[in-house]
Amino acid sequence: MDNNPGCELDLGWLNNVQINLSAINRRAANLQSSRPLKSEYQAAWLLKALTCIDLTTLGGDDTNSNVSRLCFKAFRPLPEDLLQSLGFQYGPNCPIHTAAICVYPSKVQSAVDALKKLGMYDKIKVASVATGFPSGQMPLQSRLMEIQYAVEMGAKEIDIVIDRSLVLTGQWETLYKELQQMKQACGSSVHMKAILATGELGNLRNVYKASLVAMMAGSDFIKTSTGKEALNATIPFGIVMCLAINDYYKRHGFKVGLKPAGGIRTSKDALSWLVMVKELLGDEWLTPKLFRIGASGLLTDIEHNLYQYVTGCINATYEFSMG
Ligand SMILES: O=C[C@H](O)COP(=O)(O)O
Repeated sequence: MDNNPGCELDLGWLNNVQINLSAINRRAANLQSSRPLKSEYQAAWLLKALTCIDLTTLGGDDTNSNVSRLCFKAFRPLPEDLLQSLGFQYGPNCPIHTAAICVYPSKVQSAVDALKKLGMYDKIKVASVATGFPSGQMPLQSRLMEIQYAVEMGAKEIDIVIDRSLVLTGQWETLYKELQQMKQACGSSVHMKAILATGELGNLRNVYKASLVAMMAGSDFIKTSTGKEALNATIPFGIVMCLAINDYYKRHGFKVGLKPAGGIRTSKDALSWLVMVKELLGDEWLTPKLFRIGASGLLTDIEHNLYQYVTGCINATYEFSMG
């Protein structure tokens, strides 16, 4: 994916934003109740979801060894026999692996080392959260230094968090300038994903505006949540962000990616997001270049569902390895 060059802050565009809450909620309800995926294609859709996962560990008890194990899980996400039953084989060009590993800055080095050992550093991206994750309430200089540190350690993607207080008090210009500096700290070969923490932005109008400002400042992806807010990734937030991505693309010709994250634990949740992106942004967005799911627990449920699809048997989740 190319880097989003961004554009000048367009306050006129922001000030004219209108969001029809009942239309968004109706659309969300329709998307969640419709069944557009035929059951014979479910396995293919679940594999697609798997390849879009940013496999995440963001715990206070993370260790270098559990990060290394997670990297192995990203590289070999399914048991070999299950994968073969689905028509794939592990090997140098096997496409079935997660898109990225997402960790704290202090664990980037472990993830880089583990993926290099597996020969996957170029294929599975190392993403690091940064900028005072999850609150974003640190002095700007220290937030920028965190980005520089993670990049120096070898991160290829930086998931920054925005300072929500700037949205809640309408300081769009400050938000834009901070994000521009963060993008600059990422450098030209690292992608920036902007976590909006949508559950803390007050209303959907602010979600749309924050999405626009993040894209104008050069974010390559916009991401719903940190996973630590009381309200995380929801379909109405996703719809508003897709509308903003579409509008930005129409005006500036650049495709920004979407990353829902936080509380996405089941295959059904993942499929709802895939359907939403397919319907609102189109098939072109359904690749890891433009769509990611940030999740710590989803992979286990996908594995469970694929096992059931292949064998017709329901198996206990505890029989599957860490995801
Ligand atoms: O960025 C990813 C999120 O922190 C993951 O949230 P989760 O643990 O609820 O899946």
